[in-house]
Amino acid sequence: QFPRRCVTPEGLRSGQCCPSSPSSPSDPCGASLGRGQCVSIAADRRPHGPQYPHDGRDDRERWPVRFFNRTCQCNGNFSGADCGRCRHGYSGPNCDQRVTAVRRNVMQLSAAEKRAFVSALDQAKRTVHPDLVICTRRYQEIYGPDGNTPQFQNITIYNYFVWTHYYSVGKTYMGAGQPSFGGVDFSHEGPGFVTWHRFHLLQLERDMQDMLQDPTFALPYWNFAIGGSECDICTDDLLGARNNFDANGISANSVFSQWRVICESVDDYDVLGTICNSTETSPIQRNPAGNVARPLVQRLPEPQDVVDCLELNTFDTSPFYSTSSQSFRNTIEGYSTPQGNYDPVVRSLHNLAHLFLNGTGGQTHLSPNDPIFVLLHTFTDAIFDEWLRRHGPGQVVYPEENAPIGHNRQFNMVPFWPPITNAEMFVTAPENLGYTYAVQWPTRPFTLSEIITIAIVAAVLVVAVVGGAITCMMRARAHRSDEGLEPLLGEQFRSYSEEDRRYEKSQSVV
Ligand SMILES: O=C1C=c2cc(C(=O)O)[nH]c2=CC1=O
Repeated sequence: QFPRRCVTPEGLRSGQCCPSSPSSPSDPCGASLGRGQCVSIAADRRPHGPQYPHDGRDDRERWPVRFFNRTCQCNGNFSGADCGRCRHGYSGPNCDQRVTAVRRNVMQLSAAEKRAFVSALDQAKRTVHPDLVICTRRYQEIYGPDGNTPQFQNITIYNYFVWTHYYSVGKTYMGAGQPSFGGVDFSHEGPGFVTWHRFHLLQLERDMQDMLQDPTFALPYWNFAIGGSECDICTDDLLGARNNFDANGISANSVFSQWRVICESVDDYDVLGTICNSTETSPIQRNPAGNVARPLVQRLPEPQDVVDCLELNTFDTSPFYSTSSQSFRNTIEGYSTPQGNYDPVVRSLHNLAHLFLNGTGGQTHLSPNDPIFVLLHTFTDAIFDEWLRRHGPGQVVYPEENAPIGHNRQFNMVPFWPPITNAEMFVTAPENLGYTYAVQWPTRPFTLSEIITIAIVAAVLVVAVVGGAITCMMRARAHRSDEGLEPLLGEQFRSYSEEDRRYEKSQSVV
């Protein structure tokens, strides 16, 4: 959420978070090197939708101005809290070398690549984030009991990924003894669903690239649209098989059976007005296809569902919410049928894949604790990128106002730092964000009327070609008969007669 260097009592009181990079001390934002400058934060003031009627009560409104109102604005390809890093897709000391991370199907990685990926995730679960810390209290209590002890904590790279999701979906605290308000979600049920999760993954990928010192490290994806009731990536060489002794647990042969979740006590946070911290508690729970109370979520999405949702032409439709119909965003998110019809009982695509997991990965405040989340969301993001590529929509199709709070085009996504808007993620990935997907997209089978049309066109073409060939042959034959010669026989006839003449001549000399 915020750089460790900024959350001192003085830093918080100044409202300014413009640190210097370790390679250029006493040089906020690397200004003397031309990398960036400290500027005021422009936070979206356009109206949000009616779902949130409690303006003024939540630290996440007009993010991040409750905490900081000045940040580094980086030039060119420089980026990061102190402009000491490169924009996604660039590397090198001057950030002028292009790099592209290729996100591949996790099932198609070699055995060594699978081991490397699992081990990288496990390292991220245990490595303290080098730059960022999380708040453990609302802003009202951020200076601590003595007024001088900022309430922030270190957190590991992977747990930071979990925490940011939790913080974005939490309820609004309405005061002691009041029920918290749940009609708010800064990363789901709105157009920002695709842009928020895109940045969420990019941040993890970048943190892991830095941790591994490998700028080409890429998160793989799980093609969850395979139908059926088998979790194909739930094996011990990947995300962990089912535990033979506990249907809700992960096999002891998988390192993920050792992982412990954070942010489990959501009721306590809501009642006490506290915020999840970095304390790890229970093991991951997972029981794929095991939700007997909801048979509709015992199956994975079908390949055809992806084909159908990619054909929806409109990015999002009013009210830009989980009730939107004929909206690509609400369809990929999974609140409508794959053809785009909103139906409150339907769960499809992304939502269906979450609910199929039936455990930690199916509960929004906890789901990234199960690392399947990463692979489920890279595939969701691949579909979003394919939709952007096919429909080439431009930013104008992303709603500028009246989307649910947090989801307007120019809103800074909660709780990322430095501030980044939804609009900045509404671009094609290979050209703008330095990563690409290696995916073979399923194709739509032909409809009956298309088959009939193709057959008619093919028949017409055959008739035309064969008819044309016959006509040409007949014309050629007629032309040659006009000259009185049968061409092949004529050639032979001329050559034999000349030879015969030469032979006869030689015989007469003798
Ligand atoms: O983690 C998530 C869990 C979800 C469950 C649903 C649902 O449709 O009930 N949706 C979810 C989104 C998540 O991100």
